[in-house]
Amino acid sequence: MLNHNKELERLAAVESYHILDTAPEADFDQLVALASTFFSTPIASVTVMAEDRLWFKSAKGLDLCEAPREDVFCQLTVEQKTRLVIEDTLQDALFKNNPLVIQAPYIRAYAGIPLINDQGYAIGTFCVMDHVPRHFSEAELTLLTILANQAMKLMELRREIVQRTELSKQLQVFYEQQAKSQELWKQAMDAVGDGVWDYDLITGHYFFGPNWRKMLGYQSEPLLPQLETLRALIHEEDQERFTNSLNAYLYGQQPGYKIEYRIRCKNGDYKWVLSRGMVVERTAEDTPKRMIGTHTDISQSKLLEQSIWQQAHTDNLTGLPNRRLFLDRLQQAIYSSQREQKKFALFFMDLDGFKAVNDLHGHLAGDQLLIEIASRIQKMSRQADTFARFAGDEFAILAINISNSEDMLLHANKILQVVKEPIPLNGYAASVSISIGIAIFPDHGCTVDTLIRHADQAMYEAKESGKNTCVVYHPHRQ
Ligand SMILES: Nc1nc2c(ncn2[C@@H]2O[C@H](COP(=O)(O)OP(=O)(O)OP(=O)(O)O)[C@@H](O)[C@H]2O)c(=O)[nH]1
Repeated sequence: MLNHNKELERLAAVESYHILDTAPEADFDQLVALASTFFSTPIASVTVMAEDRLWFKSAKGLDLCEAPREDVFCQLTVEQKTRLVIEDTLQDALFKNNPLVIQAPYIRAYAGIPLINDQGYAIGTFCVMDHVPRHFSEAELTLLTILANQAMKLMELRREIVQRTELSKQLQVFYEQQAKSQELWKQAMDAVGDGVWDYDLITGHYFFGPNWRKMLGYQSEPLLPQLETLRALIHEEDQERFTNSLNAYLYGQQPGYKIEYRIRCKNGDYKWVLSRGMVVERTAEDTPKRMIGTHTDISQSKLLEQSIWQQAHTDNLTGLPNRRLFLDRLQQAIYSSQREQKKFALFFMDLDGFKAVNDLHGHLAGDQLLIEIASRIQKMSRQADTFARFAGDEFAILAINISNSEDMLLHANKILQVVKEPIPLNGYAASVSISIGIAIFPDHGCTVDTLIRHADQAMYEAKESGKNTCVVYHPHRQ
């Protein structure tokens, strides 16, 4: 009697081959035919022992496709897990009254080899049977064992193929579901107005969704679906940032992909977009294979942001950078000039006699004069420098990367000249001048406060020495 638990494990092993009740297969039939021919037996079979029956995967000389488990030779072969040889069943006490012996198919001789798998479970048998008694030589039984091993290998191979087919079916279903959910996701995103993109990193193919095209005006434009197409539309100043951010995400240096940049629309304007995305597929080597994401139009909020920034950092009257922005740039100049061991100059300037213009021509005329002076000095300033209105009639210049203070004096003298030029106001020609104090970094200070204080002191010295002049700060003189 088989141990119940062991039998359950054996049945699970049988089940894992997915072979019961399957159609005949030529590989098994050929093995059985070979055995029958070689041993000259009318009956040969590959038998699988299920829970309640013996099922023939291949059988020659039997009209049955299965038989009850009880009282069958193969059951004993499986149970004892060794070969079973009965040369004359009528002489065998155990089998002489067996139904298969005393009635059809009248078995008189039997030789069966158990089919034992790698885990040691006996799945079934490979056997030959005869209607007459016969002797099986050791050589014959060795050959029968070889054929049984081949039958077992066929079953293993078959199981592997079945498992692979099942796996590939599951994968197919998985990919179909994934494609479906991504399609739904794209449609949902499109519905809320975001421009959807889908990037295949292997082929470089880049999908632009209908809303993406609508957002940027490319509905009827035959855009090449490539990453390069997008890259070419990104604002020149944003391209490096875009590439760096994408690579940082793809190479795992950044947990998410989220970046703002400008994209050129069909009409030539640029739109600010917020680009967000994620890797949705990876290769077997775990490298990113596919990314999907959205572009959200953030132009309006960018405009608002810019206007808030503008208001906070520029002077309303002249449009110049204001004191706050100037001090910020001054601090940045200190950091970078320290790093690069370079000099810069701070000009502190205050108009002379401006109060009289206000008093004589009125505050509005005074405003006009401030605008005109600002414009004249602005025209003379280098692009890299910062010219700011500091307060009232005070202005400042941050001149970076300078070689010596003499050059600065030359520049200051030119400012004195342009400021002195008469300014037409309400039919009058107003005349003012300017006093300039200069402090050089790092010679006259290395902090914002010290530099401002020293430039201011130099400017007061210029005022005291008669105005309309420029003084470079000198520590011993102050
Ligand atoms: N029109 C106008 N005047 C301003 C503005 N801000 C400040 N002021 C005036 O600018 C003048 C600055 O004063 P001061 O620097 O003492 O006048 P100043 O005549 O140039 O004196 P000195 O520097 O000694 O030559 C004051 O009369 C302020 O009211 C402005 O935005 N518009």
